[in-house]
Amino acid sequence: MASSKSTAPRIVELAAQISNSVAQLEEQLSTKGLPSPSFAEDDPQDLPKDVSHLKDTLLDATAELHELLLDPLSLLFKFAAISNLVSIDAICRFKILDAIPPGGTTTFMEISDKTGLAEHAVRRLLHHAMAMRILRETEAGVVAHTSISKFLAIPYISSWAEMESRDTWPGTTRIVDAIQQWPNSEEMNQTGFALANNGKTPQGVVATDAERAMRFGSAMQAISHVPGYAVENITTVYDWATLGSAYIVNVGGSRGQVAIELAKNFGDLKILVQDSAGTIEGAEAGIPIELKDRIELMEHELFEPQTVKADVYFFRMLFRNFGDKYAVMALRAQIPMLRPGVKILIQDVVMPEPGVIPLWRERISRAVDLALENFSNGRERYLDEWRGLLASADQRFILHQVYVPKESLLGILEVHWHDSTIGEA
Ligand SMILES: C[S@@+](CC[C@H](N)C(=O)[O-])C[C@H]1O[C@@H](n2cnc3c(N)ncnc32)[C@H](O)[C@@H]1O
Repeated sequence: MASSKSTAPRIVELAAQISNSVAQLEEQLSTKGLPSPSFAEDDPQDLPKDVSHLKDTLLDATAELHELLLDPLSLLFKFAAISNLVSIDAICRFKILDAIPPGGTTTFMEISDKTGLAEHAVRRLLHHAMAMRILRETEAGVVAHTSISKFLAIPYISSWAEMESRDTWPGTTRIVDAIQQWPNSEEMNQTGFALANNGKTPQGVVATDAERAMRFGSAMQAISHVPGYAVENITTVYDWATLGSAYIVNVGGSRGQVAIELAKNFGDLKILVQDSAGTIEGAEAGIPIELKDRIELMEHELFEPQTVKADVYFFRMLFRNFGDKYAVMALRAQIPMLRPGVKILIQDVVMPEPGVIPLWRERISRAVDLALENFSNGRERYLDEWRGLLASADQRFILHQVYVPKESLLGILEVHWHDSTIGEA
């Protein structure tokens, strides 16, 4: 019997896949009355969720085709393009986007006047950015927005981009130095970031530098654009209703943003938000009046023994900031209050093996993983590493179930406390 396996060269196979998927995408967009993607200033930035399978196929196939056609040096240059942040940083730092009216244009000369940069310097920086689809030149020397520069102009997205250039990048260049200097360290002050910041951790920087603290704080809002990371998603990633009138301690719950979302949607839940003194200070004022009887805030140091008895201990995006040594300490700190039947819910990334999710998403996840290393020797964990972490904290932490949503890696690990020496409460 003849083999049905395709013998077409890979680039032909990819081209066919691209052509097919583009046709399907166009059909779906036109059925919904949506425009075809473009870089036009007012183009909607996100494709609808129900075409994400086509987007995944297209992004991976086009990237593979593109990278197959590059010679090795060009491919390495593409990934090692250390200059990309230069023009992004300059655009944000010199507030160049503010000089371009929405829907209008400005000129290199006007930007030069406003920023004090020579016109040739403006041209050089903006041409570099334009090659990344940030801004466009409508005619020689005349600049207008693209959808990407318009997005970058959102104040908290500019803050994020500036944080990437000025706070993240210097430490990133020192990650390997840190690995060499402190092999396998899990200490939060033995990182690339610390090497680039006179030994300070991000918390140390935030505590002593108001401008950088503002930038960090504002940049954090960008996280809601990452699929699955918006606070509103919390209601859909776990069957909270089954907890009934549970009392939840949200450990490291920041200023209660997630607790508010949960309490708004699940009328029987009562939630205590614990965080460090500096974070929790003044947060009471942000709790809506109608939720005040179900949300409390408490100053609590993560590594100190837990003092509050609850039905559920909920840790959201916390353990990824720590190496195992500190994650184990935080888990063990809960033990004094645990009893059979108690649940520990961990919402954090469950890292996929290579090739399991679309490569374009995998690349982002692996980059974020290295950013965690940069900032605090934190890490994303594979499922077997989560199991190992729980077991090394205490054999009585039993992983009961894991749920990872399709569009995001931010999963929920439901852990039960099993202590056979104590009867059920
Ligand atoms: C990445 S944030 C996650 C916040 C929140 N859980 C969420 O999902 O938005 C980590 C939180 O852990 C808190 N945290 C970190 N180290 C802590 C410590 N040693 N004691 C108390 N809280 C701590 C931080 O203040 C911060 O609010």
